[in-house]
Amino acid sequence: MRILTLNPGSSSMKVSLVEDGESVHAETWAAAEAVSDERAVREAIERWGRPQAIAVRFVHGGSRPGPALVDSELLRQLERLGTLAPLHQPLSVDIARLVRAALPDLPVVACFDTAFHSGLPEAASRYALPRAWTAQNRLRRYGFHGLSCQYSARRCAELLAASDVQMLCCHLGAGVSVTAIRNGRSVDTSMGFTPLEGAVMATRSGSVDPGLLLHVLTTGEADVDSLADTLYHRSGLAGMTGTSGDLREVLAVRAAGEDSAETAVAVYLHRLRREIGAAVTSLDRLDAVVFTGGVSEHQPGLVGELVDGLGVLGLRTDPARLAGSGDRVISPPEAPVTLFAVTAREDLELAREAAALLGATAPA
Ligand SMILES: Nc1ncnc2c1ncn2[C@@H]1O[C@H](COP(=O)(O)OP(=O)(O)O)[C@@H](O)[C@H]1O
Ligand SMILES: CC(=O)OP(=O)(O)O
Ligand SMILES: [Mg+2]
Repeated sequence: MRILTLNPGSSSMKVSLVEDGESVHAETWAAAEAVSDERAVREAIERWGRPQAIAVRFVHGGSRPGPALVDSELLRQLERLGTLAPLHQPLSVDIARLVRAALPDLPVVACFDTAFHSGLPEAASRYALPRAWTAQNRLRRYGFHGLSCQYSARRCAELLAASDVQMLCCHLGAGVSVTAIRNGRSVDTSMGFTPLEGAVMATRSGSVDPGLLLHVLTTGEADVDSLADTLYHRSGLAGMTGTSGDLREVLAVRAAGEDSAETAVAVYLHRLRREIGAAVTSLDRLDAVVFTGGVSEHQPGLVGELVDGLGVLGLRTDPARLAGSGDRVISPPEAPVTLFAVTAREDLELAREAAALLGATAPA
């Protein structure tokens, strides 16, 4: 089946044409407006040929455990989740609407990051809030980067030639998350009710003491709207350095001797190590750690720095392997935990989910 996959991330739009499980054409565009993306999607279809279906990544699917065929009602429901993922969800809704209007005879499938985490154990998904707030099970940890984690878990089992793998998936892109996975199932993850929780990200703060947020609201330093804007767009690496938050830029500024970048990278790595340490406690043993996402792919030196501070967990990198390319082991042969660098292939998961759904729903 030929499936065009659309993956709006917070810093990029990734487009791939997947044919029978393999990507035959792929492009990454810098984050743009949905309208220009729609024009680019049309052009991609003209160049690459017509697909049989389109799969769109939505970071937030609420409680949905798997993909769904897009119709107007579903898009209305997903639009209502927009404030829970403002860097992603509105763009996914817009692009799905635009491609449906432009290509009305093609089925469009929505695939959700949250679905992979829909079976989280209650101890991991529940916030310690009053029962009246949590009784409907809506105000809880949903978790994100699920399509990436699902692919990493599959790839890791394949590379280890093992089933029942207990592993961590560290997705280091513009968004950053750490997920503990047992035999392909998510058992804890650092992102929560929204993709704002957890590690430091390109422009997002990650976790901040809720008391600090209450304080700035109480003193009037911020109101709700400006706080949301600050936490999503003007914090993280960008906020600490005054750069765009893209690690290429942050590391260049650090190399030039800028103190703010030195501190920002130290905070980024420290907080990421804390998330890794916390996630390990949801496993009985640690077989493997997968590093994936744009930063893992393009900044192996930074992955080396990260792992240098994780010796206490038995994690070590091998500099020669780290300097390699493609999906590979990056730990030395004698290390107790196998570390992998894996290219994020959300496109293959999007296509796989769409094909499974359409195969299952096609008329006999
Ligand atoms: N050479 C590179 N090309 C692309 N991204 C890079 C490169 N080096 C580092 N990066 C980092 O990867 C991040 C993008 O990761 P990616 O997973 O593609 O993002 P998104 O969150 O948009 O899906 C950038 O913000 C940047 O920090
Ligand atoms: C959930 C999330 O932050 O995704 P991305 O890293 O693609 O922006
Ligand atoms: Mg991404």
